Amino acid sequence: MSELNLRAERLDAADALAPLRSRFALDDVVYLDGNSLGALPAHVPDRVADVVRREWGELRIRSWTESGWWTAPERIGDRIAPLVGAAPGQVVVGDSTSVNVFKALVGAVRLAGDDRTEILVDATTFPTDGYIAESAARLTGRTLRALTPDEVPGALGPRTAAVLLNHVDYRTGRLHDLPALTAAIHAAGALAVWDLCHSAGALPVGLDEHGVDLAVGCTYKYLNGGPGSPAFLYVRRELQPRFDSPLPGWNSHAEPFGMSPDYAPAPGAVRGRVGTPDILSMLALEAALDVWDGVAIDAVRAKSLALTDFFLECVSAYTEPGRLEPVTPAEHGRRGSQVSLRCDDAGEVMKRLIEAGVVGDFRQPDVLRFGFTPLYTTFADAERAARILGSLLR
Ligand SMILES: Cc1ncc(COP(=O)(O)O)c(C=O)c1O
Ligand SMILES: Nc1c(O)cccc1C(=O)C[C@H](N)C(=O)O
Repeated sequence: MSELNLRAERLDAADALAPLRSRFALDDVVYLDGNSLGALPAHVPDRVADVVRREWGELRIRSWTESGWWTAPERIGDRIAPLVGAAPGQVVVGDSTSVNVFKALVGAVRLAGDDRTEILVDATTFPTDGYIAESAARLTGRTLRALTPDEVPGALGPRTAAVLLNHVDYRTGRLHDLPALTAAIHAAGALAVWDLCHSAGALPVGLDEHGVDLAVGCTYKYLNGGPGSPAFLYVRRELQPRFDSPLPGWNSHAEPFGMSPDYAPAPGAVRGRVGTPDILSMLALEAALDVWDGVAIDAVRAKSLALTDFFLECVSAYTEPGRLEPVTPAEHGRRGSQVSLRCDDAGEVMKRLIEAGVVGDFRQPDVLRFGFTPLYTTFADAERAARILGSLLR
């Protein structure tokens, strides 16, 4: 056994989160793609079967009240809230991330007022945010400027309405400075909208602590909610009474069953709802969140950094120098929960790696991406992935 093998064994033996892995349905594959689709928590299929057979099959329409279907979006929002540093009553679950980006960004522009005529968006963003921002700008009559998060402080001014940023860059894994950027945006009198897709469930976010205005995130990555599970929307409590949703569906009405032709928004997080919630996906997500019971996000972050440090060390030990170039910052304060490595023929290399039982993903144009989900990834996984990658590249 190599020294790195032994180290992995020791690290796993000392890992307080190691028992959590048994809460997931996993096999011998080294699964490093939880930043695209989180693994299945083992108890979720039974819960989904119960929702389908009993709640839908037997209780039918009664389940909207008796099984708590109607209030699921805000109830599940309150389960996610502590993981992103939000007090209860500010997070609601529903719709896709893209739809919530639209609600949050248009809502932010409306909150900013008519004299603020420009929206700033992260030029390196996951594409959907950029597309939605472009449409939001056209619809609200604002101009849109795309620039890197580093350029944001220098671009802020009295015309800035809102800034849409990613907490962790999906391609590079770089963690952006949410507290400092939010403070700079506020100093310019603008609103900060954060996309937390790659940080929710991976690291502490501190939404309330840092005064974030609005935020969105998906639940199918580090929150393991399942393919297409509904996203979440955070609207800071003080802004809720003035939050004017661009999608004011009947589920966000103060009295939805009043069936009034006039719209009157509900108070609180409910104002972020739109139409009938996707109950099957939503209740699968709710069950999936049980794996977080008793888990502190700080402990998850500590393990994430230890795993990614160890993986990087193994990669450099097992790979010929110059073959791979780490793209993810080495500095802990700037690293999310993934490691991205630039590599010639990255698409082909990832294909062969997956065939060899190590699942990461390839991102254009030349990035091998490995996501580390501390709830179920082991140090032995990290060592094995790096060893197989090194042997494929030789
Ligand atoms: C940063 C970011 N935003 C948004 C999305 C996706 O949005 P949606 O859930 O609407 O597909 C992803 C990944 O798919 C993402 O990585
Ligand atoms: N949402 C996804 C999907 O529906 C299919 C495949 C991948 C995804 C992803 O989440 C991709 C992911 N946001 C990324 O960072 O690349």
